[in-house]
Amino acid sequence: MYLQELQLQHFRNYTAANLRFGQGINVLLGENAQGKTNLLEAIYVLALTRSHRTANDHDLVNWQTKTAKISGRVVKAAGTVPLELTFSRQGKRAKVNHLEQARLSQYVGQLNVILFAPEDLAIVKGAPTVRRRFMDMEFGQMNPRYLYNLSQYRTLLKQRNRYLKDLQHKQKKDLLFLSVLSDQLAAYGAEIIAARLGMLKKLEHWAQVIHGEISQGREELTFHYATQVPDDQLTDPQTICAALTALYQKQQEKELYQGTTLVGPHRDDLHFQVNGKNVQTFGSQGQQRTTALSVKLAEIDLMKEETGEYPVLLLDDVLSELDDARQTHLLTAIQDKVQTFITTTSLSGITRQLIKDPTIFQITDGQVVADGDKGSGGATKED
Ligand SMILES: Nc1ncnc2c1ncn2[C@@H]1O[C@H](COP(=O)(O)OP(=O)(O)OP(=O)(O)O)[C@@H](O)[C@H]1O
Repeated sequence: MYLQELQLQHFRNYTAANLRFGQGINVLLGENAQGKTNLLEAIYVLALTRSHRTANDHDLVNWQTKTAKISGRVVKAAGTVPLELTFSRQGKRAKVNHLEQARLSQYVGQLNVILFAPEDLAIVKGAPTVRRRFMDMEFGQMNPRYLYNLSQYRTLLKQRNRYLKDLQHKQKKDLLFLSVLSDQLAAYGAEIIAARLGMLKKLEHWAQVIHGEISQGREELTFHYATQVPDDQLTDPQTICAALTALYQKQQEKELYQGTTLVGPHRDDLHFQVNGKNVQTFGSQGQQRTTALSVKLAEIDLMKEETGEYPVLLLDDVLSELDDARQTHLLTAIQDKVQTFITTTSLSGITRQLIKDPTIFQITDGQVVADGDKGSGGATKED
């Protein structure tokens, strides 16, 4: 799939923009703070309805106004799909084919994107939340059921945590209600864990192939899903659900004391191992970078396998963070098959001979000018 057109109205520092992109590599070129990442973010938001940079949708709306709109046309094997998102004080509205979608989980998945930013190099080294977020964002795009289970789980988790706090402060006494909440939470939690395990197995396969290529066969990458559910019970959702319920019972006193839920997918983690050793603890910087790159590139193959289409790749200032060999690997892997957007302040840091026929967009203060006549991109800025 590829994003053919993008229109922005009052999104971040863009007053109005109307852009047409190339199917291959699109370079978003500009000085600092001109709007390159904002443009990449707009594509990300168009795909996922939420930003990777802020949890507050209102940040996306231009400071001078109250409503922002992003719309675009996605070209897929089955045809062209118009998408539209509006952000206002009343919330967000999402349209597919000009029809409003009641649930955002019905909208997500129309445009699949993979974002690779310097922070993603921290997927190995960073906190567990980074890896959980990674799993949720990627698997949610490929699987609407996963997204639905996740939103139910989050709602129940909040409710259960609030109830645990009430019990802790003796404002409530009913332990039976706690067990009702535990059973419901365990059911959704088990679906999430089972789905993660299934997707991780496939992702691991692709990441192993890529990591093997980059390390020239010297290293073998493996994944380990870290959870309190015992290994021998990590099978089907029913077994995982029973294991979670048993863990809630076992840890009830501790949870009441701390006033929070201590078990479940919101506490799990993902460990990467190279030749059997945890890369986070024992890996060199180079191994950590190779692992992050392999995992990111593996997502492209996984999405193709799951959805039948290659996703759109968003590279936010990431090429300059990679050495020549890893840059070459990345650009060779995506060439001719994945529509890619690259933000950069200068073309000199990019191995240009590897980028065939790029479409270049010059970005200055929220205005975009396409290089030559290829992209026919253009933008206007209202006064
Ligand atoms: N809601 C908003 N309304 C108006 N302007 C905004 C809004 N949010 C952010 N900006 C402005 O957008 C500008 C560009 O930000 P962006 O992150 O896209 O820069 P960039 O071109 O990627 O720069 P860098 O190379 O430094 O990462 C910033 O100056 C910021 O103040």
